[in-house]
Amino acid sequence: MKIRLDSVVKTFDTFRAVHGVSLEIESGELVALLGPSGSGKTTILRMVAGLEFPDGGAIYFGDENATDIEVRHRGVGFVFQHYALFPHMTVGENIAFGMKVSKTKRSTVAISDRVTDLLRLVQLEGLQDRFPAQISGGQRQRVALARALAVDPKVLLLDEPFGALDANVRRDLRRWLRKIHEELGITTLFVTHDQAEALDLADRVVILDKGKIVQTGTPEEVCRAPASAFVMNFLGDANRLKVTVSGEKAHVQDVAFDAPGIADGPAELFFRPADVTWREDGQGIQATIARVIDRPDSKRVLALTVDGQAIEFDTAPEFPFRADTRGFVDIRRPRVYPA
Ligand SMILES: Nc1ncnc2c1ncn2[C@@H]1O[C@H](COP(=O)(O)OP(=O)(O)OP(=O)(O)O)[C@@H](O)[C@H]1O
Repeated sequence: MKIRLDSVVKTFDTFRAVHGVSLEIESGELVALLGPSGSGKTTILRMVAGLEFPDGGAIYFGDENATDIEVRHRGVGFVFQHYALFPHMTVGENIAFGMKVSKTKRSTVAISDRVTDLLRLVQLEGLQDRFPAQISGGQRQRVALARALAVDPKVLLLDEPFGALDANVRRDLRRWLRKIHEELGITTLFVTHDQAEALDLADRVVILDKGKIVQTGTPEEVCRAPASAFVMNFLGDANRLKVTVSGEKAHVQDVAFDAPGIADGPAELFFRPADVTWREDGQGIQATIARVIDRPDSKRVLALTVDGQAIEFDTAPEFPFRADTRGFVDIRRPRVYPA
């Protein structure tokens, strides 16, 4: 099922949480809505679900204008971070619940077969008679997904489903969710504020800031070509140096970087800590090492340019230099944005 948002606006009292968002999610696509807290991700998801209604614009499911259709008639499945399972029902009963109350009548045998299939799909065979309190948080979210899938939703909506789980479990679950998505191909909208989660999982990432889309693209597109300083910063660690642009070149000391399309005047040069090579001589920005921090698989080096701007970069654990060493910072893949 293809979903289309056309200039959707949502205002709470006088506060505009969503400012004219337009977005197409192709049938079978997994799209992540990514943005900082308060950027409007959950509000957009709730409007697609029919739990909240826009005060401007429209939402289409396929060719049908679904803007005012109620939640129970939209054919959507949800998993929320805190959408608790029914504690007094077993895992199997939780998964069966939607099928039992659905308009589509199913026989007891059909429901039981479907529960068995779904337990296999979410890799929880054998746990069907446990109660939610008797399984782990990660297992509970897998049951929640099975419950959402039980009624064959046309669209799956996931709001930080792994948000409450620890980092290793989250990583395993998102890889697992991606596999399930590939198997079932249900159009899926996934809300997260975790960049790694969005980049790992999604076919396309939609980045939001203050209720507006600031960039949409594949993980590769948003990583390799962030559209603004905000996206560059939000997607990961970034160094930021003040520069002056003239004739589409950004100048730092006597080093010039390409700055296509950037007007003359003050600007900012961004680059990732992984995109730096330290040189003892030769090309690069002159700097002095201020501190070296050990990490399990690398060293993080803090350096200062001659005009006192801070640069951080990552090196191999064998990096031999210490504080007060002078040298040159050679930068790959720099990006220049207006100041
Ligand atoms: N029912 C409501 N009444 C008033 N303001 C609301 C309501 N729901 C959301 N907001 C406001 O709208 C803005 C967007 O909220 P939303 O929950 O969509 O953001 P989010 O990007 O999902 O954030 P988070 O990652 O923290 O969940 C926030 O400033 C929030 O305070």
